[in-house]
Parts: sequence; structure tokens; C-alpha cells
Amino acid sequence: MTEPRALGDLLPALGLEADLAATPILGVSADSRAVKPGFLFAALAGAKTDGKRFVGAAVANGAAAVLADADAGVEADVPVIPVTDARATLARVAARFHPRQPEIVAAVTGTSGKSSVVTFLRQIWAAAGHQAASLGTLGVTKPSGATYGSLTTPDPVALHATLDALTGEGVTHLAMEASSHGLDQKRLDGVNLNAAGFTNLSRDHMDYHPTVAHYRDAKLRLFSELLPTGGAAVVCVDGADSAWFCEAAKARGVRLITVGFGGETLKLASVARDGMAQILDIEHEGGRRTIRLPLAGDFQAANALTAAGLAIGTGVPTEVALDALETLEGVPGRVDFVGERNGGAVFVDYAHKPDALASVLAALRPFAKGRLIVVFGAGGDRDAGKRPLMGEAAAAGADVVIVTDDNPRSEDPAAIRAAILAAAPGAREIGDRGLAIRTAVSGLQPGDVLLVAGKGHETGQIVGDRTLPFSDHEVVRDALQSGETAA
Ligand SMILES: CC(=O)N[C@H]1[C@@H](OP(=O)(O)OP(=O)(O)OC[C@H]2O[C@@H](n3ccc(=O)[nH]c3=O)[C@H](O)[C@@H]2O)O[C@H](CO)[C@@H](O)[C@@H]1O[C@H](C)C(=O)N[C@@H](C)C(=O)N[C@H](CCC(=O)O)C(=O)O
Ligand SMILES: Nc1ncnc2c1ncn2[C@@H]1O[C@H](COP(=O)(O)OP(=O)(O)OP(=O)(O)O)[C@@H](O)[C@H]1O
Ligand SMILES: N[C@H](CCC[C@H](N)C(=O)O)C(=O)O
Ligand SMILES: [Mg+2]
Repeated sequence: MTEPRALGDLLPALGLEADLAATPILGVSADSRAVKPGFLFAALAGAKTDGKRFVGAAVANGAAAVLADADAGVEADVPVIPVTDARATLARVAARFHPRQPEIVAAVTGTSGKSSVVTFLRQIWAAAGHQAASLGTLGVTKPSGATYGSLTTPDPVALHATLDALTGEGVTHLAMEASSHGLDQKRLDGVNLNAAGFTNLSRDHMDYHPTVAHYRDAKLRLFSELLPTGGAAVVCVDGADSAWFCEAAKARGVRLITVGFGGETLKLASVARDGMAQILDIEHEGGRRTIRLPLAGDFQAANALTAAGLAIGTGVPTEVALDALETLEGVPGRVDFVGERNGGAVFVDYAHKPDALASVLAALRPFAKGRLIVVFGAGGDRDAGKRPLMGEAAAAGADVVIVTDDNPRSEDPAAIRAAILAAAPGAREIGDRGLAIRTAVSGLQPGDVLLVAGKGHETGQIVGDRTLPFSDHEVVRDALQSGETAA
């Protein structure tokens, strides 16, 4: 149980009148349903509804005070504290309510590669002798184990409760993912950052962001507003959009570390495939190193270098960071080799956006002496515009395309498939994801590579408002073991 805190200590900049400032606060929440007696309720305008509609419910549940945007006109039977930016204020209040944070925190943004980079950075820090954790789409992974989470960047109250608990457990180094939703909704505004990383930018979440510029600007906030001036900015400079992030870092006056083929701090001079591994030639300020990265997929080299850059930016000696790349373990569900059957190999990958699908197909192409086959779908209640683009990417990058269901959520799965199929001429449609995977596995011929894309590490399929148990890994493994062959 967290100790009560005086409201005035949680909102020191407001100069609250003495009686109000002394109000004991037992918890903080932006969800009226989670409010308990003595809580501070933050009434936030959201994407679906407005928290001010639930002030009455929060007070009925025992809220001691309400935090709200000054222009929202919130009234209540308990004191209302008007502020200019309730979301940012909530993040800072959460940081004061759960005050401990790991000594070193690095946040990573970008359209693809965030989960991979935070996982690699955790491993590099651990190899350098630190108590390290990572937090993001895969949940929280720490020295004592892993717990699954639902959001890539949790809401500020959950986030700071986690940071506080991790610090209490002795974690000194945390690598976390900063999603565009998280940045836009100011979920990380209370986090004390030491470093920020950028992977790449392509299309995603256009259901949420009104324009591409809005999406990019949300990501830029990490560099232009959240990273303090003493921090380090690590930018993978191989994509055109990286210039925005380099400029933001320069304008902020932070240390800029660039990585990738065009990188100055860690320059990838050459890459050569070595079975499921890659040999990287890296030039850095102190010299040149040849590293065997034990991971498949060209882009994992860029992700590994971004992680190494973040390790260097947070005090790990360059040689130690580069040595650690040789021992990196893969990320669950990212270019994840599951097994072989009849001389054909099967990979599970989390590509659920056009650019990721194109990248992973390109990364797997060299392994396909025969056909490159892809089974994938697209999530419901998410950016509908990406569906035809994913269809195009699959048709362009694979020899055989099977369109199936991802997480349909509240949408009609057949309509989602139809939107993909319209852009993937010649593709086959098998709605049932299990059947689609079994059909593809049973048809494998020597030299084929099968990619099952879109759900990666996920262990459920969201249909309507129910999550049914489903794992691409399990279905693939069962299919690999069964003796069935395609008719
Ligand atoms: C679109 C979106 O991002 N929504 C997130 C956002 O909700 P919101 O503030 O817009 O909420 P809303 O439903 O409009 O409600 C407004 C306010 O009323 C409150 N309310 C609502 C009902 C009620 O009875 N009482 C009450 O107090 C809500 O708690 C909220 O504060 O803030 C909530 C708390 O932080 C999140 O749980 C919620 O995530 C939803 C569930 C979600 O699915 N988000 C996804 C899209 C997301 O955030 N994804 C990113 C990126 C993923 C990636 O690409 O990796 C992520 O970081 O996971
Ligand atoms: N550097 C990269 N460039 C292009 N594609 C990538 C890169 N890294 C990963 N991918 C693709 O994106 C998928 C998701 O990777 P990862 O989970 O590391 O990214 P993420 O940014 O955390 O994604 P999400 O926003 O869904 O959490 C991978 O399975 C792969 O298909
Ligand atoms: N964090 C991403 C995950 C998408 C995964 C994919 N399987 C889907 O359901 O679309 C999102 O919520 O948009
Ligand atoms: Mg992620």
C-alpha cells in the first residue's frame, strides 16, 4: 500500500491554498472506475469520450479532488484543480506519487524496431554488469522474470508504479518503448530520461493521427521536449526521416550519437550473411570491429546498433557494448525461426504494418531457395488505410500470399480480408488463421520459406470483445509435427 501524500506535494507548482494542499491523497487515477476513497481523479478528454462526464462517478467512488483542464468547465462536490494541461500534469503527479525511478532510463521511438531495440539494450546493459529491465509491447522483462502488459507505453499511473517497483527491486537501468500514442497523450512526461533512441519512420496509426506530420511530431516530442539537455540522442540515420530527429537533437543541445550505414558514431561499413547470423563490419571512433551478430534479418543489424548506441550514450564503454552484440538473443516473435518441415523453414514475425511486412519479406528472401510464402492479415479497429498497402507489400515481396485474419476486434473479418485482397491479385483467402497456417505448412516444399506475420508474441486472438487463446508459434509447431501434406 502506497503512503498517502499531501495534495500540495503532488502539485507543488500550483501554490494551493493551505487547507487544500494538506488534503491527503491515497491514489491517483484518470479512470473513474478505478477511483477509491481519497483518490485524486484526473478528468481527461479522450479519443472516445470525455473524463469530465465521469466526475460524478469518481466522486461517488470517493475522489477527494479532481484535476481538470481549466477550459473544460468541470464542476464537482469536491475541490476541482484547474490546470493548463491535465494530461501532462497527471504524468508529473504520477511521478511524484510513485517517486522512485531507475537511475538510467532510455526511451525508444520509431515506427518499427522499438521492442527489438529495448530488448537488445537490456541485454547489453546486463552484459556490462547492470541490473537491467525493458518495458514495452512485450510487457516488463527484468532480472527476476517477465510479466505481460497490454499497452506498449502504459498510462502514467501504471508506468510510474512500475518504475517505482522496479527501482525497489534493484533495477538501475531501464529501456522503454515510447509509442506515438504514448508521446501524444503525454504518458511519459514524468519520466527522467537519460537517453532517447529513434529507429525509423513509416506509415502507422493513421486512424489516430490526423496527418503524417502529426504522427512524426508526436515521435519528435521525445527528442525536442522530453530528453533533458544532459541526455544522449541516438538516431539510426538510414531512413530519410532521421534528419528530423538529428535536427531536434541538435536544437536541444544534447549529445548526438548516429548509427547505421550513414552513422558517424557506429558506422555499419558492411554486412554479410552467415547462415542465420550476420557478420557486421563496424567503424567507430576508436577503430574498426568485425562482429558476428547471431540474428537473422538485415534490419536487426540496425536495431542492434541503435541499442549499442544507447548503451554507449548511457556510459557503457564502446568495446563492451560491441562485444555484447555477439551474444544477443532474439526477440520473441521477431524474425523468429520456429522450425522446418520437408526442407521448408517457418518464421513467425510481428510485421503488422506495410513497411515492416516489406522489410521482413526482403530479409527472408535470401533464405528462400524455393518459394517465399506469407500468411498474414490486418487488425480490426486499427488504421484501415494500411490494409491495401500490406496487400501490395505481400504481393510484391512473396511468391505465395495467403490472406487470413489477425485480430478482427469489432470489425467484420471478411471485410478486412477483402481490403487486403483487393491489392494482392492472385492471393488465396483462408479466414481461419489456424487453418491458413496448417495449409501453408502442409504445402512446404524443399527450399521454401514460410512467414507467418502480424501477431508475433501474441497469445490470443481478439474477436469481438473476446480474446480467444491463439499462438502462431503453437499452431506452427503443431503443424510442423503433424504428418499432413497438402492435397
Ligand atoms: C486511443 C488511445 O490510445 N486510447 C488510450 C487513452 O484513452 P483515452 O484517454 O482516449 O480514453 P477514452 O476512452 O476516450 O476516455 C476518456 C477518459 O475518460 C475516462 N473514463 C472513461 C469511462 C469511464 O467509465 N470512466 C472514465 O473515467 C478514461 O479513463 C479516460 O481517462 O488512454 C487510456 C489510458 O492511458 C488507454 O488505455 C487508451 O488505450 C486504448 C485502450 C488503446 O487501445 N490504445 C492503443 C491504440 C495504444 O495506445 N497503442 C499504443 C501503440 C501501440 C504500438 O504501435 O506499439 C500503445 O502504446 O500501446
Ligand atoms: N529496423 C526495422 N526496420 C524495418 N522493419 C523492422 C525493423 N525492426 C523491426 N521491424 C519489423 O517490425 C516488426 C515489429 O518489430 P518490433 O516489435 O521490434 O517493433 P515495434 O516498433 O516495437 O513495433 P510495435 O509498434 O508494434 O510495438 C518486426 O517483427 C519486423 O517485421
Ligand atoms: N500495438 C499494436 C499491435 C497490433 C498487432 C496486430 N496483431 C493487430 O492486432 O493489429 C496496435 O495495437 O495497433
Ligand atoms: Mg513494440
